[in-house]
Amino acid sequence: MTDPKVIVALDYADEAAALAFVAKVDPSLCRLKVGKEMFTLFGPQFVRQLVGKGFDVFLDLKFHDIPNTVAKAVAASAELGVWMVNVHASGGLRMMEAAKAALVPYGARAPKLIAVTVLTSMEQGDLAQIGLDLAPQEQVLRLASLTHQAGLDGVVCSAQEAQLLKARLGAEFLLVTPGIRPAGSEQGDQRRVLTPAEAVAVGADYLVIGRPITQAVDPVATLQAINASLI
Ligand SMILES: O=C(O)c1cc(=O)[nH]c(=O)n1[C@@H]1O[C@H](COP(=O)(O)O)[C@@H](O)[C@H]1O
Repeated sequence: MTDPKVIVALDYADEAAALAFVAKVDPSLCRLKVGKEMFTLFGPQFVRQLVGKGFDVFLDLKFHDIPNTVAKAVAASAELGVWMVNVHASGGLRMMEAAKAALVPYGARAPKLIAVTVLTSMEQGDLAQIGLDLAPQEQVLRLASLTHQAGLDGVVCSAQEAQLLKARLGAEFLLVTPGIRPAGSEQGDQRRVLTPAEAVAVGADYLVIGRPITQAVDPVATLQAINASLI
């Protein structure tokens, strides 16, 4: 597999445990995601270490701030040599345009820039609580369309919205989908879920998978089984 679809979410509280997993896989098997937990604990040096091992790293810090601040944070991410970085689409069009402009100086070395639409842990009732009286997929389409307008590379969404977004925004617009649960695995806090094979079948470009792999008895065998289910 030269272009792995699975991005393993390295959500470990223990750096040694994360590196023990990383030592058993290689960049042809999966990409790696560093999120808020590990970045807060272990910082940019941890990210540089994974990049140095040859992995495509998705730095998932979901920036959401005023345009100037987000632009600077996205440029700082590019300095780390990551493959992908994200912002919250709800930060708005000007914020996303500023983030994109900040990557222009990096040319071909620039990370892919994507925007989070509606978190996969949210369902209609959660949206109602924050004043959004619509179905998750309507809000996802609205934010994904804004992201497309801003010229970003794609969005984070649930695989449940993949078919709709590919039809409306085109095949090239990347869909990165967390909320992936192999049959029989625990849903936990996720709400809008699909299995790995279902997600790919409906058009997801990359699957973000954390606990089903990292908390498995044999994480590497679980990753390999998921990869095999995608062929
Ligand atoms: O941006 C993300 O990666 C993300 C967006 C989203 O809507 N939902 C979501 O679960 N994520 C991340 O994807 C990972 C999912 O992990 P698991 O639920 O353990 O598979 C976590 O690291 C989340 O922070």
